[in-house]
Amino acid sequence: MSVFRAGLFAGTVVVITGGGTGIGRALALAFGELGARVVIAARREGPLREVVETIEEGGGRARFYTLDVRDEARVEAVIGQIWEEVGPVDVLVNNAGGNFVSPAAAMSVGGFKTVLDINLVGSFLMSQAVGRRWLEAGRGGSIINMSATNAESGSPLMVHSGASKAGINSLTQTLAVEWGGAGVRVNAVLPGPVRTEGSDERLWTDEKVVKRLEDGIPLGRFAQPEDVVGVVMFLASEAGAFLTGSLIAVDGGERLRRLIF
Ligand SMILES: CCCCCCCCCCC/C=C/C(=O)SCCNC(=O)CCNC(=O)[C@H](O)C(C)(C)COP(=O)(O)OP(=O)(O)OC[C@H]1O[C@@H](n2cnc3c(N)ncnc32)[C@H](O)[C@@H]1OP(=O)(O)O
Ligand SMILES: NC(=O)C1=CN([C@@H]2O[C@H](COP(=O)(O)OP(=O)(O)OC[C@H]3O[C@@H](n4cnc5c(N)ncnc54)[C@H](OP(=O)(O)O)[C@@H]3O)[C@@H](O)[C@H]2O)C=CC1
Repeated sequence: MSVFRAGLFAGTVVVITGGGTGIGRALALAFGELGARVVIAARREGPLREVVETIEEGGGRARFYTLDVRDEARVEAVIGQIWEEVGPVDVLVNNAGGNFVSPAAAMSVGGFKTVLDINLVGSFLMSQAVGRRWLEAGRGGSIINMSATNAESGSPLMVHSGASKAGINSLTQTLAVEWGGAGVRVNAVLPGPVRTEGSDERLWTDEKVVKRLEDGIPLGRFAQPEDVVGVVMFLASEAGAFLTGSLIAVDGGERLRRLIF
């Protein structure tokens, strides 16, 4: 992240859900390195603690809260605690997400709703808890939602994920319009396939599928979590001051695969 100046986010409180692993972990480390007070939140304490310790060892400031983004009361309580214990939030990254591979015809309603609840309802609850405080205080802020390219191009074997990410795109654009006048910017980043702890365990388990997917990516490789960091930094910074309601794909061109013959 040496393209961003040192101390870029000094004095800024950045909340990242799902910050203990994968893309969220990479974001937490990068924001920490650039001076932000990083707050990460997810269900498991172990990965969160490791990230906080890593940031602190590097001279940064971070803390964690355990929460399930589906739990409305806990979300409200944790956001209230962050405001009191860390300070007013400046940037919220709704990164926590869930997914698994299943043919639509075989998926239980419980499985479908679980992914909708984590991805879409969770992003709504977090945005509402933070956004209400911004509106009440008359201060602006930036929300960055982690969507995915499967929101737009069909989502075979992941019908729940694609529907949730399409919902996140709509949430992003609606909140951008409703809250723009109050100085709140809301944008979404749409990664294509990324190698992470969570996705390697649940999605990219078959090396033949991985190879096929990789062959269809114009830039010739899967993304690593770090590939997603730069655009989030850009959106959170002053350089993104006039972007709101934007949906930005970060996929090495993978979403265009059907155009290649
Ligand atoms: C192949 C084409 C590729 C094209 C490329 C497109 C571009 C890429 C797009 C990728 C988009 C998004 C990717 C990601 O999100 S990767 C992130 C992965 N990380 C995680 O999922 C981490 C968190 N996940 C979890 O915690 C769990 O996996 C889960 C989401 C299931 C939630 O856990 P929870 O404990 O709350 O849920 P339960 O275990 O109680 O299960 C709830 C119901 O879901 C059913 N279920 C769970 N797993 C499966 C499975 N593997 N298969 C089928 N059904 C499953 C479970 O049975 C429960 O159902 P019921 O309520 O009916 O009992
Ligand atoms: N990997 C990929 O190919 C792609 C990923 N994405 C998106 O990027 C984001 C990050 O995914 P990725 O890093 O790959 O996956 P990971 O599984 O590594 O990270 C997901 C994180 O979300 C947290 N989380 C999951 N459910 C909940 C919940 N109910 N409440 C709070 N936290 C939760 C997990 O922590 P814990 O289990 O401790 O709660 C975990 O740290 C997700 O939104 C995903 O949909 C988008 C496109 C492609």
